[in-house]
Amino acid sequence: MFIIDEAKRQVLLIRKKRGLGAGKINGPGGKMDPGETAVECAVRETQEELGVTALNPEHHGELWFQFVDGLCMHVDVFVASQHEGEAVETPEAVPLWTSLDALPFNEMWADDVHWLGQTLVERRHFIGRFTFDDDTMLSHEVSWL
Ligand SMILES: Nc1nc2c([nH]c(=O)n2[C@H]2C[C@H](O)[C@@H](COP(=O)(O)OP(=O)(O)OP(=O)(O)O)O2)c(=O)[nH]1
Repeated sequence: MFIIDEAKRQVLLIRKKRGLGAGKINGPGGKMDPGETAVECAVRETQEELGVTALNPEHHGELWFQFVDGLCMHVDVFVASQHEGEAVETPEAVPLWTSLDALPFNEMWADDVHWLGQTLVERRHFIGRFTFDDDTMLSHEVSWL
């Protein structure tokens, strides 16, 4: 989930403290609970990780990851221009309000540079397919819709 403050031209990112991608900067998110939709999951994970409620999230993309060890992952990307609450640090994440003009790609997953800027600034929709060997991206392919 990427929450944007349009007036300040900032996006609410996290420094993830534990789990897959610990230490990296990312949007808040996580795995779906049984019976939950993708958007319900993204809103819940954002509440759990930052204490903030995203309002009117819009689906902007799909990420498909294939890892060489066999792990396969599908991630839905949402963008919300409104929210309720102030972001706070939790056991899972440190909040980082970040300028849209200075996204910290060198501290993010390697694929993010291929879709995040266009998604947040130009509000484009996409499907991305990536292969990874652990942290190393082996291939990338993004279709803009
Ligand atoms: N931006 C971006 N996010 C990614 C990439 N790969 C990747 O797993 N993610 C996201 C999807 C998830 O939100 C998170 C991975 O965490 P996860 O689903 O294993 O679970 P978690 O530890 O955060 O969560 P949970 O136990 O709270 O459900 O990172 C990537 O390449 N780019």
